[in-house]
Amino acid sequence: MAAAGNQGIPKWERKMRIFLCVFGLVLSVYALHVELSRERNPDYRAMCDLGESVSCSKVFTSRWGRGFGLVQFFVAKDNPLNQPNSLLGIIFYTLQMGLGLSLSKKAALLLVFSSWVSVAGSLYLAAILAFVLGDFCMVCVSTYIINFALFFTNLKRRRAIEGMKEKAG
Ligand SMILES: C/C(=C\C[C@@]12O[C@]1(C)C(=O)c1ccccc1C2=O)CCC[C@H](C)CCC[C@H](C)CCCC(C)C
Repeated sequence: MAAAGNQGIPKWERKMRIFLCVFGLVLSVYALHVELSRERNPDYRAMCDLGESVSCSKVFTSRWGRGFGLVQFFVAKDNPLNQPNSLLGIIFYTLQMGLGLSLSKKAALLLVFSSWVSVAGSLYLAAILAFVLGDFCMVCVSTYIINFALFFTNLKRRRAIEGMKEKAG
């Protein structure tokens, strides 16, 4: 295939995916770091705390910062199942990176599916951020943009793979 690079994955897609996943991982690790630091020390000021209503650590340590604020309806607040959202983010971007290396149809389907979940999660968190917390969190908004971009990358990948299989079959 002429346009295909290494392993048949178009070069732009490899680059785009690596860029988005690394960026998402850095933001998630940073969010986790801020959340844990703030929980340990209430006086901690993060780089992304620019003002009263532009404060990321306020958002991360809110009740919606763990298990999307939903897990605590089912288990105790300090249950090990109630993990920070940013930890889920780390798992998600690692998964997107890992599955992105595979060209199988199953992997493509899983990528699109998990991406759907992340877009839904982003819309939910964005609504909480805007309407409940009334805060502007740059780290959060950046992850929403990354999740949308990854979603379109995954949709395009699935179409490309289906096209390939049709020609081959
Ligand atoms: C840093 C990050 C999101 C930022 C943030 O979540 C933070 C930290 C938070 O505390 C918060 C509080 C209140 C309002 C908004 C927010 C957020 O904005 C990363 C998540 C990315 C994405 C939303 C995760 C989606 C993961 C999927 C649920 C996984 C599905 C995969 C499975 C099918 C395997």
